[in-house]
Formats: sequence, structure tokens, C-alpha cells
Amino acid sequence: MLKLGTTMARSFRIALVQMSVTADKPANLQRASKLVKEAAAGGASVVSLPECFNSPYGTGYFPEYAEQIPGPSTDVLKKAAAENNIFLVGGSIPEEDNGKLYNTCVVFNTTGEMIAKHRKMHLFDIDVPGKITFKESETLCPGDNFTAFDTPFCKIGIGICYDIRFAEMAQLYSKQGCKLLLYPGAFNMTTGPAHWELLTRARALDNQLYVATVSPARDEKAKYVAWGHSTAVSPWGEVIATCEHEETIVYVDIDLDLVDQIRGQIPLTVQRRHDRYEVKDKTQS
Ligand SMILES: NC(=O)CC(=O)C(=O)O
Repeated sequence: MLKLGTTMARSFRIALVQMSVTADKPANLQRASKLVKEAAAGGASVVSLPECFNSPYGTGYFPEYAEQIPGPSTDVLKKAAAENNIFLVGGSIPEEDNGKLYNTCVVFNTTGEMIAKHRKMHLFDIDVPGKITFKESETLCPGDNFTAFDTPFCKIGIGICYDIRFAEMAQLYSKQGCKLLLYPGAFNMTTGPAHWELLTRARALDNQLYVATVSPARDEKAKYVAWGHSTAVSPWGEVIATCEHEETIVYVDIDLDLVDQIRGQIPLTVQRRHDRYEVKDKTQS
């Protein structure tokens, strides 16, 4: 869509699918398909599902719900991407590979080809006394690679949830030429109100690009209660689209000219003191 000769389209619509996730995996997959179709009908060229869209979020659930890639869940995503002619960022699923488990996001292009696979690099291990203790590393292993993919619009970088706390990762994506970063995530009722929007704005402002976060809808009865509030922030650091915690689809129009305008007005990229400091991708050395 919208690729005019060698000219890249300068604007496009994305959809953040804040879906309700239950303990019933086949029902989750069906729901995801339906909502992706709705998002495409709403004009989105890039659609993202939330973290752990096929399983409840929790270390006890990961081994039970994990599957290989390709597998039943990614087959559903592949079909949904091709049928709706969209780029589909498959939130994340618990992945099993060679006896190890990962929290993994796969991306399909408009013909249903898998073009990217990101394993959460930074595991969510925290201890906030009296509030929340969580240790993803009890059952998961971290991924080792950065993940960005090309579209006819712009390059898009992927992180999963806790990855958003690591400013260096976003900086590297920006350095690679990404103009949009997508973070499927599931913050909680402690860190959500405190940090979700702030981190989304911080990564956008630091790097002068668009950032969007995609949460599952809140289920008050779940063991882990998600914050919701799927949000998009402009390269100026402004929240341009958001929602509360119920199931919904958030649509966002991305204007790539705005990225260039803001970078022209406040030219951080050329003002960086590369002679004095550096953020480096060590996976390439
Ligand atoms: N669930 C996560 O990975 C991250 C999170 O909730 C937080 O950083 O806070």
C-alpha cells in the first residue's frame, strides 16, 4: 500500500489492539483474528497485538502455553496478516525452542511472510516491597538480538515491555533509522500508573521519533492485572492517542514529515558529541 515508485509514503495509520486475554488459548487466537480484521478495516497498515496475547501473563503460565515458532499461534497471525494485507506485529507469545522458553514477538508482512522475530531482551525481574515481586527469569531466557524491520513507510523497531526501560536499545534503533518504535507490553497496577506513559514519552522525546505501547485489556480477576492504557507518543513527546483499560483499538496516524521537522528544529542528531561518547550495538562486532 502507498509505495509510489521509489517514493516512500510519508504517512500511514497504525492500530494498537488492546485485547482481552483469557486462559482459553483458542478463544484468544480467535479474538485476535477478529480484532486484527477490524483494525485493518479501520484503515491501519500496521497492526500490533499486546504482550502475551495468547496466554495469561505469568511465569506459571509460560511453560503451559509455550509453543514452537512456527506453530498454531503464529499460523493464525500469518493468515491474518495476509488476509488483511497488513504488517502484523504479533504482540508476544511464550515460545519454546530447544527446551528453553522465551517471550517472543513475530512480525508478518502483507503477504504473510515472517519478517522479524524478537525475543524479549531484558527480563522483567523486579522486587518492589509490598507492591510487586516478579521474576520472569524463573521460567524464561532472554533474547540476544535487536529487531527492526522495513516497511514501505519507515523502519520500525521492536521491544517487549520491560525492554522500554532501557534507553540504549531505543537509541540504537533510532541510529539504525527507525522512525517508529513499537512495544507490546503489560505493565501492572504499580508500575503502570507510575511509569508507562512517562517511559513512552521519554523514549519518543530522547530519540525524536514515534513510540507506541500496546497492552492487554485489564482483567481484575487475573493473577497479574495489566494497566491497559495503550498509548502513542509523537516525536515532540506528546501523547497523541491513548485509552483507558477496557478492550479497544487505538488508531494513530503517523506523519513521517513531523519526525524530520522536529529533528530539523532541535538538531540533536548532529549535535551529539560522538567524539566523547557512544552507544554501540555489540551484536554486530
Ligand atoms: N511486565 C514487564 O515486562 C515490565 C513491567 O511491568 C515494568 O517494567 O514495570
